[in-house]
Amino acid sequence: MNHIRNFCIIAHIDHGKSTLADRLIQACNGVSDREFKDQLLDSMDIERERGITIKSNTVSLDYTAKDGKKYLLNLIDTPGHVDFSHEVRRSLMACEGALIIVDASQGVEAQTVANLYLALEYDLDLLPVINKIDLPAADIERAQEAIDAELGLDPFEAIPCSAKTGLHVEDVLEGVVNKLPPPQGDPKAPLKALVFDAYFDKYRGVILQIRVMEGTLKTKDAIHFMHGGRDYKVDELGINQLKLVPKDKLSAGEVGYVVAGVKSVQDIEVGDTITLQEHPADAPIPGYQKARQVVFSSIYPMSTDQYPDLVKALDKLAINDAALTYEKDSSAALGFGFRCGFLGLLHLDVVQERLQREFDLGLVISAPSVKYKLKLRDGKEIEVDNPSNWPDPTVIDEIIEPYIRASILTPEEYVGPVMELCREHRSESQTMNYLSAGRLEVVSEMPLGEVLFDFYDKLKMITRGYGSFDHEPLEYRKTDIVKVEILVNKEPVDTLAYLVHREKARQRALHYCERLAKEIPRHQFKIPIQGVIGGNVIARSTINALRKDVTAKCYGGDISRKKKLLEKQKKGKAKMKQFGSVTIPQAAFVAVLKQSDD
Ligand SMILES: Nc1nc2c(ncn2[C@@H]2O[C@H](COP(=O)(O)OP(=O)(O)OP(=O)(O)O)[C@@H](O)[C@H]2O)c(=O)[nH]1
Repeated sequence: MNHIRNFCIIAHIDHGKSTLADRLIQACNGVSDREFKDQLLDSMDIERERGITIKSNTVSLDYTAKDGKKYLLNLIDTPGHVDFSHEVRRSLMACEGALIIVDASQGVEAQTVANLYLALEYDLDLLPVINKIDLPAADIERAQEAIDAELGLDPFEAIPCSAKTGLHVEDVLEGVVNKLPPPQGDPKAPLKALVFDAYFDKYRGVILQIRVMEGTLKTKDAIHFMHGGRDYKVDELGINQLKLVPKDKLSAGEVGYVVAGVKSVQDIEVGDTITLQEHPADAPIPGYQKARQVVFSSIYPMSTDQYPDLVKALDKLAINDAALTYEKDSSAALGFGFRCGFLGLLHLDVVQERLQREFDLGLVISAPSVKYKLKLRDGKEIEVDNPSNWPDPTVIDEIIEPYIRASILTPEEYVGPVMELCREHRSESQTMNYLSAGRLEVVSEMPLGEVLFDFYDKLKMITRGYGSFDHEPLEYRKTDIVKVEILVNKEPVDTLAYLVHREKARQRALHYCERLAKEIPRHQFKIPIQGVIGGNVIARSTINALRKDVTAKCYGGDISRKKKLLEKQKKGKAKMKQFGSVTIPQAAFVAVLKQSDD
């Protein structure tokens, strides 16, 4: 086992994790130039285009070190974004060590720190790497200072390199071999293998990525999932060297894949422990956590006849995305759709984009919401994430909502506006920590619901792109949430209803009313648009009645032009929704809902 190193790379987004992984793979000849695609580990198109890593992938590399010995390096890729922190945890549990990247021109950022804490939680040995030293703005000394002051790691151990040019990448591999520890474990003990990732393959079904902690797993073994309770038989196992290379067995300390007739990733749970049906382990590997959906939103097809396509698309996506939940939902305005649960806003974004791009679906997405917990006057407790399930305010005794601890790193000069931004988003407490080189960390406890809209965009704007943001969940706290309904010509439009803190209800209602007034065409009568809380109007706007026929402005002259105009009107109607006596264009929903809070 001394020749094995299981490690991952952790970094703030964009600091070069994927590029370094590619370079390590190339340096170990894991792949020929012809096979090599940029950012090989990011297998999905969206990841590649947006430059974010979502799904983990693992690769085993053969490396002959300067000491002449041969090593097997298992590089376990981890997603960088906070939405996927449960996946990061899984990956960290499979490793003994981690490379922690610091961008030589940007220094330490919020996610660098957050990931460092996670890695420390799992007792990983850490080796800092200063990347992008080829950039003119690179400042290795400053990066070393930050590694010392902000990460508490030895700056003299840090390896400067350029993942882009390949400079000193060899030193990084030597560091992995010499500074990170080999795995431990007893190959003869009862089997405990951690499932740290799973993906769906069209031809072979679900492929599990596992790390054997104790014992040995062989082909044909009958296995048991200790949390999920399901049983399977191992059809094939092996290691991932960019392609799957079958083996007879995987023993304690080793990382590899397993194919065992699992049909969908929803059937198993990443983080579960596999053991053998015969001579099972007494207890699963500790630290198991379920993926939690924290953001909820309804998805409707733009035109109702696309509903069957949406069903098919979601079923297909879910085969590969165990964190996505969806159940049937319906709206008077938009017909059938799904109420979906996501890990966070980025996850919602990715799912939405995949539905639109891979399945060519036009979608209307309702305003995202968190899950509120309500105590009712009759003593019952319920959870609500969908405005349509919100009870009458008179039966509610108490409401609590999820809070987060947000950590924002910013250059000193923007700290005033950053604190102001937090206060505007109902931050309850704010503390400041001085870091190195004129940078500060603002730690703020605030409702998760407050960062769902435009918090991140605003932060980037007020810090001119220098601010970075990360968060971890806290407990639920008492709150005062109301349901706001939007009435068009006195009829509630269900899709536009939303849950919001009482203080912010009016601001958003005004925004919706004004926006709708712009988007809904004039009718023969006057249309009031109102924002209402339990019968009380808190915002309003009005669409005045149409005075003349549209064709009137043709002065009765050109008949073909008149015809064309009427034709156009008819076509436009196809994309309209009849709502009471008012027709609302689909585009109005999209326009209103895609707008952020204010
Ligand atoms: N100049 C320079 N650019 C680099 C270097 N390493 C990475 N980059 C660039 O930095 C950008 C981000 O690199 P990625 O490897 O995608 O970053 P990442 O950390 O994997 O990002 P996520 O996957 O989103 O977490 C890309 O445009 C890279 O080309 C380097 O050593 N020098």
